[in-house]
Amino acid sequence: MSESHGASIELENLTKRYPGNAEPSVDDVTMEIRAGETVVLVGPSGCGKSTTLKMINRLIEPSGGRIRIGGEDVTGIDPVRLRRKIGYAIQSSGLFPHMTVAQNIALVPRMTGWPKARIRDRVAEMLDLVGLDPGEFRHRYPRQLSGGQQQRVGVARALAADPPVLLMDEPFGAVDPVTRVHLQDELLRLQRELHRTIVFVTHDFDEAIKLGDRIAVLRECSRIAQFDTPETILTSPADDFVSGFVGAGAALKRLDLSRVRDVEIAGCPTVTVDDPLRTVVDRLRSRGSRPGRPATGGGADELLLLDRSGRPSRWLRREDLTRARGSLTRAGVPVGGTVSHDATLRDALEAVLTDAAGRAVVTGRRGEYAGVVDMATLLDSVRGLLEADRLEALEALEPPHEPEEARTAPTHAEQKGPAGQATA
Ligand SMILES: Nc1ncnc2c1ncn2[C@@H]1O[C@H](COP(=O)(O)OP(=O)(O)OP(=O)(O)O)[C@@H](O)[C@H]1O
Repeated sequence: MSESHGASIELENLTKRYPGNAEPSVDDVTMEIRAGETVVLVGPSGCGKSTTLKMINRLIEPSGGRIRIGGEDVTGIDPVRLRRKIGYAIQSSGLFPHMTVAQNIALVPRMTGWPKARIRDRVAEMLDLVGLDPGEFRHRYPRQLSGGQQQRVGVARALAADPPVLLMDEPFGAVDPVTRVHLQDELLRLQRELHRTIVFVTHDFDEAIKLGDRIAVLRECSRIAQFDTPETILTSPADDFVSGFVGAGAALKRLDLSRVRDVEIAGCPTVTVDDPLRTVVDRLRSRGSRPGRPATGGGADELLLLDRSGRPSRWLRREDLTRARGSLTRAGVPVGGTVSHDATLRDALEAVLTDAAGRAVVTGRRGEYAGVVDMATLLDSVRGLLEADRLEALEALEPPHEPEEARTAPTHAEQKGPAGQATA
């Protein structure tokens, strides 16, 4: 794993009382977020998630307690200076409508006094990072973008000044479910490259499972009901409140914790649109037709046609070619759902279930063909995961037997002498 570029965040007895409210909205929250991890705050509406988040960059001033970022107490520093070190992305994307995409992204770098050429390069780099072509998008205005594209620009803007900390408040709340899955996958990919410290607010537990290294389940007044890894929260919820939040179908939710890149991906025979028809026919013939074999992992008599960029385009069978009259681009059936390496097994299962032949093409970062997953692979992986969880739970119940000598032998600390000091 590459090194973290994030900073730790410590909240100490953090409290917020809004004037006029009888109860505090955030009551005495203490929490430590490690550098480079993604922590998701999840909890019912009104429990104080956003208030907690906005106190970290002091968009809301705490009524009590402290905040330390990278060890530095930031509770009293100039909030404007603080916000330059903290990226912030919100549900409505928060883009300024009268500024172009490039101007929006350049906002903080410009305020920080970066030279023009560096800003220009940075804008292009950020757009590329979030999967938007700089040539096409930099001069557009927010109204000329789809909701999902606006969200991407919002994330690009939050990351532009290279902040160690990124706060995200329901950033994907306002987009359709398909785009949402896509943006979540993008965020996971980005985080694998960037290793920032991310605090992410959502009320969607499934989103929390998918994105969080750790999840803080919050109840009223932001009180922490459980703060742990998704695996532990799913398999050992701390109390009824947390179980209620986890909801039904914990075994299915387990699918959200594993990704396509963790399972075995089969290859399948491919051809490209530029291959002569003759070659394609020969390849299909040499595959032969072996009836009874499933058409998965590149079935017996199937080829995957790739476009000029190596992206999956159509599935071809022998009989399709006779009907195609020389044009590969119209032969066979279009590839249905594809999934990226970062997609969860649940997304993959969905794609496999909705594909007529029960397989889904896996694609790389630029949408290029990377392999195929099918039902058998997914079932094997999920069974393996559930089995591993069960074993882990059993081990936690029954501590392994230690030999008698091991229990009576002095501990390492005892050997070192008082207060753990080395005696040597
Ligand atoms: N400016 C304000 N003035 C007074 N009360 C406020 C203010 N902002 C929030 N609150 C109250 O503080 C509590 C926590 O609000 P907050 O927005 O932090 O919750 P949340 O968990 O993010 O909710 P949601 O998921 O619905 O966005 C709520 O009871 C809310 O009514």
